Amino acid sequence: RTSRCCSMSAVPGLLAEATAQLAERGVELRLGSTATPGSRTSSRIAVRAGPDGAAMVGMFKAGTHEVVPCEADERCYLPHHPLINDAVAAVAGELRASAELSAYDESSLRGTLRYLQLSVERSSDTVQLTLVANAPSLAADPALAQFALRLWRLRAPRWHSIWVNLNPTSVNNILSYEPDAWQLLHARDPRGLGGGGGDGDRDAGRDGCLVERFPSGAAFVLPPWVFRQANLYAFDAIVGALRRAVPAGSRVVEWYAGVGVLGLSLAPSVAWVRCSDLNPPYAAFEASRDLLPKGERARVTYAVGGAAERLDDARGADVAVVDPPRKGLDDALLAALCDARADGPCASLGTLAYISCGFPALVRDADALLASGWRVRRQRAEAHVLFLGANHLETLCVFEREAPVGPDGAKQDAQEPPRSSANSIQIPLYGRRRTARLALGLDTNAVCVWVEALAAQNVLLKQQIEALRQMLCDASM
Ligand SMILES: C[S@@+](CC[C@H](N)C(=O)[O-])C[C@H]1O[C@@H](n2cnc3c(N)ncnc32)[C@H](O)[C@@H]1O
Repeated sequence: RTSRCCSMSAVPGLLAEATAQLAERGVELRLGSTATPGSRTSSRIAVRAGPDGAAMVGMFKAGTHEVVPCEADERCYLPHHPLINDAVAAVAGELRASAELSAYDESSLRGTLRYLQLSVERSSDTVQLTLVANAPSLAADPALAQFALRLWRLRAPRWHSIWVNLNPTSVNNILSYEPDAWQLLHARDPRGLGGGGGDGDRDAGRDGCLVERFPSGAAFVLPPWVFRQANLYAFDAIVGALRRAVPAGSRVVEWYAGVGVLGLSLAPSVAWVRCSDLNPPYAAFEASRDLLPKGERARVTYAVGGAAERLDDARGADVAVVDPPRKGLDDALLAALCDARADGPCASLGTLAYISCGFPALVRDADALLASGWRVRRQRAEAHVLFLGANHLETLCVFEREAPVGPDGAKQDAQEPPRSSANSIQIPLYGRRRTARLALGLDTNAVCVWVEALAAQNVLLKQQIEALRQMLCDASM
């Protein structure tokens, strides 16, 4: 396609601003990954009736509900995986070829097809399509099922499945989550989907669900109604960084877990993970957990509930993982994380891995955490650009502190930073469990914390300390 618009910047303007804001807090922001053309694996595209009633398939012009057809603006097609572009072109072509299925008209609230939701299953090179319809039932507009069948019979693109989401409301929500809103019309045989493997029983209920496999080896069953990361290639890099940041053998609590992508990715190396999320994609989580090797399944548990209600999940954990919505952490969770009293639910936490999709909220939460004694590991955070052309960053920031209570519940004595001279380093050890772990050559959070405290104080020791810290911290990743 030739561009009639503009070239899209791979680095959002927000990056410079974010770098400056973190630098003010002594934290260096490094660019971890950038979005490339074709890397967006999930998208929602509008369908609206044009002035002549013909369907327009594309993105809304900024600040309006006027649809710009995808082929006319590179901001629509350039970020998307080629399979999404093929699917959009196929739908637009079929709508033009037969005028049976009407497009939604916002002023009259008439017309059936209002949005497309498209997601790529990378392992099978297929597309899961949801036709969002202004209809209370399939029977209300028979043209919908006929249109879906015509699409399904096309040779290209290769469909994974075709769903309908019945959303007959006049509100702006793209999707309806009412019971029976989601109807599966067509799906490939689920067995062997996405290389997910599994026996007949395990495949039950997976019809029409994508199976995404991450480099961690964990696979995720994604029906069209669950949250999924829109750029799975970039998210792979974030999951990899998170896995390196969480020491082997950790006890992990994860709030805002969605379908459990992060917690399940940690399962191979940690002792346990307690996941929770306000919205209950519980069946998808269970199906995903079933794809883990047998010995790892029991390590990951899932509860439905808001972060503020699930604070006690942190008791006995040493690592917390959060990937909250743009508005950042719930007030009650932030307060609990900042509360260092030994009987607080978060008292045993020594590491907090914070994945943020809302930079202003991250800064607000970081200020509260830093003021309460948390520090940013290695004074570094990682920015990932998930959306080509959008002023958006995903940021991974790992906070550390000396937890007032060990994960075994034992209180830790208050410690002074270790004394050091130009050629020697003393590292305090806290309690028998940590001593034993260090003796085995594994990392402890406390060691990393104190080593960073030293590094900040004594420039001469910096190189030796850096080497020691790398050895101690990286040995456990
Ligand atoms: C950015 S998504 C992260 C999902 C997950 N990390 C993933 O990759 O699939 C944010 C999640 O927070 C959940 N959420 C929103 N508000 C919440 C709250 N107050 N308490 C707990 N979870 C919440 C949403 O349901 C959503 O799944």
